[in-house]
Amino acid sequence: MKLQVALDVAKLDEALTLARLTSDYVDILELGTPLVKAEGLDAITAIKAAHPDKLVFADMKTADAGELEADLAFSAGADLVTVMGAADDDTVKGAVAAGKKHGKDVVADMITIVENRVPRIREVSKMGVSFVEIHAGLDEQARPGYTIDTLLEDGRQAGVPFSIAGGVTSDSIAAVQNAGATVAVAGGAIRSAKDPAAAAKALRTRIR
Ligand SMILES: O=C(CO)[C@H](O)[C@H](O)COP(=O)(O)O
Repeated sequence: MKLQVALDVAKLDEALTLARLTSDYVDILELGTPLVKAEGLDAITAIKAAHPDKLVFADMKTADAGELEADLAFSAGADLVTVMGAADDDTVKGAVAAGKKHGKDVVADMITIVENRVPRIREVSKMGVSFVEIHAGLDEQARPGYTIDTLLEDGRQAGVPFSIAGGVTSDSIAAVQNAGATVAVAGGAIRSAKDPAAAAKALRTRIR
């Protein structure tokens, strides 16, 4: 299982610092959606230039104009981009077409689809995305009673390659791997730690 750090900060210099501190322990550097919105596509180019050996994931969360938005992110240097799994089928297929053109990967973000997620996961997988991100967003995580277990159960049932994002911690990462995830995404567990490098290392050491 790969480890992805979500650089969920709004300033490029903070993202570059977090990437520098954690890159030894992670496989994928994710530009969080707020970072792309705040700093633009040039931030993708800057992160890739600083870490050419890492996969760079642009969390575009594209909801429309799939081919155009994915093409922009890939042209800026992204290796993976997200499209909303809840978007129109043609939006997902457009992003996949851009991925094929660039020889890069599109990930369907299943955030916001909470009920009956598994049938939609299977549908978008047939449209050619490389994997789905089974995801509880920051707002959903903030609600009382949130647990990552529902995400893991959907992953077990889906029968397609998936990542998990939604408050992955050093306590839950083993369960994420046991559920069969190909990627574990960690944002807050690293970003909010006193020592982000140590937090990333702790997550890495729990991956078998
Ligand atoms: O895409 C995101 C929010 O929409 C986050 O990057 C993702 O949820 C990972 O962060 P955390 O581990 O804090 O949940």
